[in-house]
Amino acid sequence: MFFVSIASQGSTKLILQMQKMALAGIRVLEIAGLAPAPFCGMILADFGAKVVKVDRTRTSMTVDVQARGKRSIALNLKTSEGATILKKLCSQSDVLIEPFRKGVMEKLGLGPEKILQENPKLIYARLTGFGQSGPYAEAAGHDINYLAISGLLSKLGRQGENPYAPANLLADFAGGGLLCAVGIVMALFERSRSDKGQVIDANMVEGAAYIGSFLWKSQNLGLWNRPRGQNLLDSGAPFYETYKTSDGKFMAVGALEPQFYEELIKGLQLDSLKLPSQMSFSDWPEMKKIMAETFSKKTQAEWCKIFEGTDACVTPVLSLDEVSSHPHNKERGSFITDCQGEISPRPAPLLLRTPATPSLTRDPFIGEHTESVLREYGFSKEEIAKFQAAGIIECNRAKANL
Ligand SMILES: C[C@H](CCC[C@H](C)C(=O)SCCNC(=O)CCNC(=O)[C@H](O)C(C)(C)COP(=O)(O)OP(=O)(O)OC[C@H]1O[C@@H](n2cnc3c(N)ncnc32)[C@H](O)[C@@H]1OP(=O)(O)O)[C@H]1CC[C@H]2[C@@H]3[C@H](O)C[C@@H]4C[C@H](O)CC[C@]4(C)[C@H]3C[C@H](O)[C@]12C
Repeated sequence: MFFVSIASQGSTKLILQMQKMALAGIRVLEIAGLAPAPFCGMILADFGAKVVKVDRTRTSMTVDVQARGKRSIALNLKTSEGATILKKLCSQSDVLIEPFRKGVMEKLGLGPEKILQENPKLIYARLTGFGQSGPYAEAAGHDINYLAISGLLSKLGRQGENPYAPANLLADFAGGGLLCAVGIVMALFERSRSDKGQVIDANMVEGAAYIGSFLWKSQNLGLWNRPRGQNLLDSGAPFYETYKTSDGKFMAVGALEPQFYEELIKGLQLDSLKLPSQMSFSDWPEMKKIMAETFSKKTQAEWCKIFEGTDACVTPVLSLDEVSSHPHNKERGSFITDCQGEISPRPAPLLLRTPATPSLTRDPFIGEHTESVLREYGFSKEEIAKFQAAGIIECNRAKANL
């Protein structure tokens, strides 16, 4: 983002300055992985870091949908030359993100001991499912498995139903990608004092558990001591629930505090004198039936009108197609549209002086920037041609021109 500042010292000077995003100047290498590591890299890129994604060679199609603002190089790490290239890139970078299970980087000769020896200032972020030690460290797994081992999954789901994983949001993205990015930023901050890098053992079991700290810490409050799906915040309570409307849409109700609950009852036009008290657990199933019946009588738009401007904590459940045009999100510009017309969430949080300025151009093709990145990191044209001829790298310039 550019802004103009005018300095007057006899004559008026027009100075064009590049506004610095929070992570401007930070060089990140992200080895291509499934979902959490790409998200981590995207956060860093959104906030201004220069992120280079290290893709595999001989992969024509990418399934990475989180490559926003990154450049891609295609590098065969299973060749000694490929590993040497990565080492050289690491020696000039601030951060390396690796997405494999324990031992894979060591097998490639790219473990942290070796890499940090050459660049002791590097932040070497390892984003795994189970961490770098323990009996599961080398096992394959996905979000649902990490969530299960974290303990959180046992708490998620409706009464009488099996535990339910909310897409792959909790372990992969919250406990994995996001916390890994937090770790990287903290390590960068610490490096500014110590001048030293470090290894980050980010993993989704512990990350998800940490995200769920409230569940552990609030057990003594009596919030979670009933079976799954019968508690205050896990779809047990009638006033913390979703309800279907007459047009097949849904409303979300979060009227926890008594004063807000009162407004909910008022909006639903129920007679509070004829209802059990809000916290009568045994009456919750019956209360849910009454509320479900009531909500089913009007459309979502009608309920929105009724609850608009109240503190009843009732909101429409919006679809992904609807969010960007909702008046609240629209006014704040909470969603962005890229050059291909795709809508996605604006990076959060909003740093008011140095906001993230996400790239709106298309994602890179695999290997689109191999040549330019290697040149930037000091490889000669001749070396690049040699690597390319030997299949150690791929430069996909043709696709870049499409
Ligand atoms: C969208 C789907 C993904 C959903 C996310 C899912 C729910 C998750 O939970 S993601 C989190 C997964 N876990 C982790 O990230 C934790 C840490 N990582 C791991 O534990 C493992 O990496 C692993 C278990 C995730 C994968 O194990 P794997 O054995 O495959 O890998 P590693 O042991 O880590 O080793 C990697 C090997 O590769 C070598 N390597 C790596 N880079 C290079 C390189 N540049 N050069 C050379 N070699 C390289 C490395 O050395 C290792 O080698 P060795 O093994 O010899 O040591 C998507 C999930 C599945 C997708 C679908 C699927 O792919 C089929 C279709 C494909 C098609 O193209 C598109 C449609 C698909 C249907 C596709 C669609 C979606 O993308 C998926 C459903």
